[in-house]
Amino acid sequence: MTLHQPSPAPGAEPEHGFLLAVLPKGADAESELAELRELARTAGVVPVGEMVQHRDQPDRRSYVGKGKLAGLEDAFVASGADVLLVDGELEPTQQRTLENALDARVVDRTLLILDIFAQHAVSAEGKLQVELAQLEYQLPRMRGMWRHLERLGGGVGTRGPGESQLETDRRLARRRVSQLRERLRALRSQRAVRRKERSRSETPTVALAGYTNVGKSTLLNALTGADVSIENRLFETLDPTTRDFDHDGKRYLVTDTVGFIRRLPTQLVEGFASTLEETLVADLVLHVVDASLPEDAMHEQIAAVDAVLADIGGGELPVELVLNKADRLDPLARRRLANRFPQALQISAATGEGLDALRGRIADLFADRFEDVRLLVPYDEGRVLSDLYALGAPIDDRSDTEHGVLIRARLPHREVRRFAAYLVAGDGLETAATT
Ligand SMILES: Nc1nc2c(ncn2[C@@H]2O[C@H](COP(=O)(O)OP(=O)(O)OP(=O)(O)O)[C@@H](O)[C@H]2O)c(=O)[nH]1
Ligand SMILES: [Mg+2]
Repeated sequence: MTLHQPSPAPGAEPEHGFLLAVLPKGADAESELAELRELARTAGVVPVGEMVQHRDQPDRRSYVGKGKLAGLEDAFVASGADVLLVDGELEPTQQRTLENALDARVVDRTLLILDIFAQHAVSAEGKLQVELAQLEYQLPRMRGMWRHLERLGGGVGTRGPGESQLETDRRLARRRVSQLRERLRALRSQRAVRRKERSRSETPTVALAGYTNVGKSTLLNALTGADVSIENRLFETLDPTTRDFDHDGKRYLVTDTVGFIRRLPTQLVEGFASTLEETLVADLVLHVVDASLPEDAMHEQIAAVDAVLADIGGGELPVELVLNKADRLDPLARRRLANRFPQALQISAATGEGLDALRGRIADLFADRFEDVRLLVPYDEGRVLSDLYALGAPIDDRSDTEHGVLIRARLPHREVRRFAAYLVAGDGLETAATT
């Protein structure tokens, strides 16, 4: 398999990274490291060496066990790396211990992901979200940073200015944080308005959710003819994009969302929850899976996405699993997957295989979600009629009776309750006579 190497910034040599993971015994080191390698590559860092230590807990001061530190130093130097990438979130003390030991920069998983997000943020909102997440990561670390500088500067005299500088910096950072929150709130409500306009038109909305790099954007493009950027990199998409497609004369909206990942830094969960909100307001979530992965990795990703969905309050949404990249599967693998996930469609966003079936499936799912109802609306309640028309739901028949307008319509399930007071059974006439 040849992997696309992201080109480094013009003029810049790519950085060389040494990967370090401390994992509990029995953890799957290979899939952990594979993901860290991908994250590194996406950030433009070439992995040149790696080390795993199995240990219940990372050491509180040095992250790896103290005995392992010397070995890490040797391996790091031998690899020729410039930067140490750690597969976890470091405490400031751990970070400094490692930096001092290796005399090199140390970047933890959170910073690495923040860096990738920073490189990929396109919209104003995305950029603000990244800046906010970065500040929130730094704020609690500032005190340690200043202590660190003070120690280097050496004691008496530096303490005063250091402390007040620290206070100034923190005050500035906090002020910026509230500014950012304010602006994001404004942008979010603009997006809510746009979303409301969409929902008023009652066009069924499908959100593509899934682990990063499974092919969500490719699928959006293939379904709708959009041209959202696609790369074999993690977190290519940070901004939600909505496009539409027609099937049997009906219009459907499809929204591409940010890719999920295990252990998404908390700062980003908060920052990007609003992006993921697009997932939450969808009528249907297509959970896209990379079916070409080894089965264990695939199951882990599915579980991670389910967990994030539940986390952001999407546990109740109707979700359809879609197995993408089927073009990479041999017939045996296809059969195994079909047994394991009998309901899920196998598709290839790349070759177009299965896309018609997918459009049909989407249409069927929405068709099931409409109900044929009869409503009797008294003549003096015209508001109800206009509400009904505003839904844009198909009205099959309309006739005037003694007691009001009798309407046969197909309503989305979730709207039926709103009109419960006007529901009538049969042809409506007997009921109408008794009320
Ligand atoms: N073989 C094969 N490759 C695919 C298919 N769909 C997508 N890919 C490739 O998978 C990689 C990731 O595709 P994207 O569409 O960017 O994935 P994504 O889920 O949007 O990724 P993020 O935006 O990073 O979360 C690209 O290299 C695509 O060309 C498919 O059906 N078959
Ligand atoms: Mg994408």
